[in-house]
Amino acid sequence: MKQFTSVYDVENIDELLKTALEIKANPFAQQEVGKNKTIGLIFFNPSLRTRLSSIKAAYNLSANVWVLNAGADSWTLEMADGAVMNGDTQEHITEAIKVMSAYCDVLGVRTFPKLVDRDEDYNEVMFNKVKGLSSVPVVSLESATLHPLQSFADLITIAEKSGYTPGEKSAKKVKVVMTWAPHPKRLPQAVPNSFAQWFSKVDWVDFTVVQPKGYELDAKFTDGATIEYDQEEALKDADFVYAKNWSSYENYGEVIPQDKDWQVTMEKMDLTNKGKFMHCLPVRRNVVVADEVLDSDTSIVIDEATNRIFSAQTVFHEILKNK
Ligand SMILES: CCC[C@H](NC(C)=O)C(=O)O
Ligand SMILES: NC(=O)OP(=O)(O)O
Repeated sequence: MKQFTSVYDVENIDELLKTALEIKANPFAQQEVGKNKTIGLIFFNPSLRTRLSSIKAAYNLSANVWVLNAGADSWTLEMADGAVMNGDTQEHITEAIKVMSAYCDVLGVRTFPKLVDRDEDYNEVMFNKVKGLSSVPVVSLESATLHPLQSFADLITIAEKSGYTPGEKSAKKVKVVMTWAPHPKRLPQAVPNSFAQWFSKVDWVDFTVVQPKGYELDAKFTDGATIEYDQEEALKDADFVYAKNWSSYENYGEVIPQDKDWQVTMEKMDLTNKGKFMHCLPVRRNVVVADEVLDSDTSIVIDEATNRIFSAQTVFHEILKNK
């Protein structure tokens, strides 16, 4: 593996899933791969799970790890090429990334979208600038439009909980429904784009996206998914319900008021096939999902968050094993 920025960097999803399940079963068996190696993590935006699971994954491989909160721990960075830096910015992103990539063997980067200029975000201007400046392989810790480490962890979780074994033909497809849910802020489309990109490609899953009109995701990510607008209808017989808020792609970055309540409640989960509730976290309780769901064994969000260790550890392993 040369980099991990999207599902397209994965040669064979089933093979990678098999490796992840093997690593999870024996998490300290690959320490040769991480020995004397360093994983660098740069965050341009906040994080709990991605930060801590990536550190834990590095430790499991006996790799060293450093973390930098860009702009907070570092000098104030100038992003614009050609800038005359006689203002408040003290260091250009060019030197900063070149230096940081000299201090590690793999570079993880988180760059959220601004949600103002759709072209800028969907061309991944910031993430690709960093990737272009790095002298080592880059791993996405969530970019403007994708979150592959989260999606890979979601795949591991659904495989485990549904009893899917990589390489084996499954008798019945697993029904996975990603549902839009409300949120007081306007959030990126990265998590749902990435989830849709991965699960539209997995042949043992029957994948549906349900959202209000005006919240359709970019079709390049949902190609192959069933698109629905009636949440109750879509949830019927679901085995897994993946809830997430996202702002409008069409009316970029906007929050469109809804007359129906899209919050996931136990009443809605009762429409499913004893379905399990998933969310990448952080989650707004009693806005996105009711306490009664999160606090019941219907929810597997902690198992899902735990699998972030093994999605990261597998990706770092696959990149470092060739170095
Ligand atoms: C993992 C999720 C990160 C981010 N969530 C928030 C609250 O900004 C998002 O929705 O992309
Ligand atoms: N799910 C996830 O990536 O969480 P953080 O934003 O806390 O890293």
